[in-house]
Amino acid sequence: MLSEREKVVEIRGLVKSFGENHVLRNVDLDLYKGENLVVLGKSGSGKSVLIKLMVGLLRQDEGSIKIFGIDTLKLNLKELNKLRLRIGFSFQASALYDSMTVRENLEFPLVRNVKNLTRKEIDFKVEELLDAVALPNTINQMPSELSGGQKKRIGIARTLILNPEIMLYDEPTAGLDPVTCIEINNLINEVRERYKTSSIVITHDLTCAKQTGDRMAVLIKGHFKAVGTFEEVFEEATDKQVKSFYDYNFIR
Ligand SMILES: Nc1ncnc2c1ncn2[C@@H]1O[C@H](COP(=O)(O)OP(=O)(O)OP(=O)(O)O)[C@@H](O)[C@H]1O
Repeated sequence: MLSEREKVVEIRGLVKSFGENHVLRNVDLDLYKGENLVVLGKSGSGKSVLIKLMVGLLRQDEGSIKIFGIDTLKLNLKELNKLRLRIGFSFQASALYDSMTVRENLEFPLVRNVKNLTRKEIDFKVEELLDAVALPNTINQMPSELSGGQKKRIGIARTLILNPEIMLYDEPTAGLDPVTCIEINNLINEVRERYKTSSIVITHDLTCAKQTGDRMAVLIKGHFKAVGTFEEVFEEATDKQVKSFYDYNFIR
């Protein structure tokens, strides 16, 4: 039962406004250890703001965010940076450095954050991660030589290189063709199995949601309107806004 499992994230009564723009009005959300939780919502609904609040890039007006039981508001910058290392953020645009090879892109966070690694240890880790994303032959390539789907995979590998316990995927399938989308969805599920991560997947893509999510949470007008399995939230939806989100977005 989910309710008996350990919570890695616990958000209560979260409120965030920018002037008169009341983005998050009263958000409660739990992420359980080992689950993939999908956060859905239309453009501008506050999904990125929620993630930025979680990693301390923005400060909430009210409410609390506990990550691994730690209240993020109580942390100083040094403690926050330490906590951030336990959270991997896979950006929408992959965010690879164009002037670096795949190897250098992967090494970068490792060398920056883990002291005294030997060349052999770095090589081992880079090769392990390229193997995990099924792209071992790209090691000496430049990002400009990779397809959109390959860039996403390398971006995910780079995020995983610091062994995060929580993965945040921001629109992992945006801009990809349907077959590549399915490959990325499979990779998200493989990452969970292999690295025992707990993940939040932010998406508009209902196919991605269905394939990767144990639970869905639909953000509408500053609240989570529905939280549950795909079937509970969408196929049995009674709420008008949730139903219309489903009707407009689902690719049949
Ligand atoms: N730093 C900021 N200052 C002012 N307003 C902001 C800031 N960050 C976000 N917003 C506003 O908060 C709202 C939610 O933005 P957010 O980026 O979270 O949407 P989103 O759900 O992630 O959208 P998308 O799916 O298009 O990425 C928007 O109205 C946006 O203009």
